[in-house]
Amino acid sequence: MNVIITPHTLQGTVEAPSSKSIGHRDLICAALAEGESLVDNISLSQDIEATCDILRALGADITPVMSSHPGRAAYRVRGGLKKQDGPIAVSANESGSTLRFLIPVAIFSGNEVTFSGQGRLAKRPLTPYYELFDEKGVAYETTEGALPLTVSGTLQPGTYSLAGDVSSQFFTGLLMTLPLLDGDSVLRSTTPLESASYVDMTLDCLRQHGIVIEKEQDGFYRIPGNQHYRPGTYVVEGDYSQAAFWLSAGSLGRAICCTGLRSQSSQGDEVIVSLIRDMGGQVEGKTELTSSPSELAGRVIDVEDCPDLVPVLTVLASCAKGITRIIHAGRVRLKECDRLHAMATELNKIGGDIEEEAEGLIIHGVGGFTGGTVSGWNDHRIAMALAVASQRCSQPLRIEGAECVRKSYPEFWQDFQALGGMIQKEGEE
Ligand SMILES: O=C(O)C1=C[C@@H](OP(=O)(O)O)[C@@H](O)[C@H](O)C1
Ligand SMILES: C=C(OP(=O)(O)O)C(=O)O
Repeated sequence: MNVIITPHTLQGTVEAPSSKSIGHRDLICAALAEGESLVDNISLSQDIEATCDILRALGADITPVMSSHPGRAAYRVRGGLKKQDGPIAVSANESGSTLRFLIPVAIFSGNEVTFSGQGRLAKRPLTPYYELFDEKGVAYETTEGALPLTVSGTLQPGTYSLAGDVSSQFFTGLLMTLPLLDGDSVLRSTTPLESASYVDMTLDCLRQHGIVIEKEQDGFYRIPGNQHYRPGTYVVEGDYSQAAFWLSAGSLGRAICCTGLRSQSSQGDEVIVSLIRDMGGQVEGKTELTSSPSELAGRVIDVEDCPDLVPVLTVLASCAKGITRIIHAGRVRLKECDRLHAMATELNKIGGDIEEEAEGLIIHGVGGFTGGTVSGWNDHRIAMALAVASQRCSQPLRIEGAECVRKSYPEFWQDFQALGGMIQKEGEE
């Protein structure tokens, strides 16, 4: 499906979907607990469904129940993974988190599990796991390091050392599984850990589910073994990575209030609030954040800890005065697409002035864009960032492959229209 957007400033109030990152974590922790949990206020998306499907295949009972939050999902989770009768085949679809979080969980379950994936996931790196499995003698099979991947064998307690500059998701997967082993473990990064805020989010979720891990410093964790996940009731908070699109839209057009967020969240992407303010934008409030139009100015932005903000920051920077440098963004090339290349290519097509560097972008402020046809690169965050850019286009903007928002935010186009966005759909599925 393509959307053709007639440029128009957005305005109004929108509720942020609930956090995809916390949703994955709460569901996995609940599935690892012996007993019944409730995970409420889930915003369904392809990624979250992939996590539920794999946890079910590993033996957890995950049943939809009535949510206390209208329009959202809630699941009753009866945890406890089971050894199934034969080998299991599962798909992580396009979700890097699902795949990397659940590979160690699958090994722990004692099953032989074959993971497949769609889109770019089949080629996104898994090398840190392969190196560990080679070192520890954990059996796995893959063709040229790509999916499908079959894992079997067992995990033993011990010292796990892996690179911290590929994805923090490997650390999260191991931190969720190692506490269940029958001895203590140490997990350490052999390089400075990037996306460290996501590992802190993991530690926070684990604590809420009864698991204790000692963090000596970013990238060094002591993990007591023989622990048990505690069942309970968990309500997922709003998603700052998604709110970032609306808060950015507010500073480029007319005031937008984004609700449902928790202030002082464990989500590193809460930093969008201070990043917009540092560029000269106005964002007021705590759990209901209102972003108002302002003149923005370019600056240096280090995204080591907030990689998912890059697409929308590129739009903000293009509309700001002066030059913005986005630095420490090398890993952003390893997401659903090469996001540095995609944003430079698409915005330059419509009048942007962006130079790519190996690990970042140099963005010259151009104030606005012409309009024309751009591609969403089958990447939800590229499509959503381009939709925000449409507000500053002088002609209609046609976004190809706009359905890719379903990976994390299936209601994105509805919310865009509810805020006054004017879209026409082509070739709706
Ligand atoms: O742990 C998580 O929930 C995530 C970690 C980040 O990945 P990297 O650690 O690969 O940067 C982020 O980009 C991804 O969208 C979600
Ligand atoms: C990169 C993302 O997710 P994942 O790594 O889980 O596919 C994302 O949501 O932007």
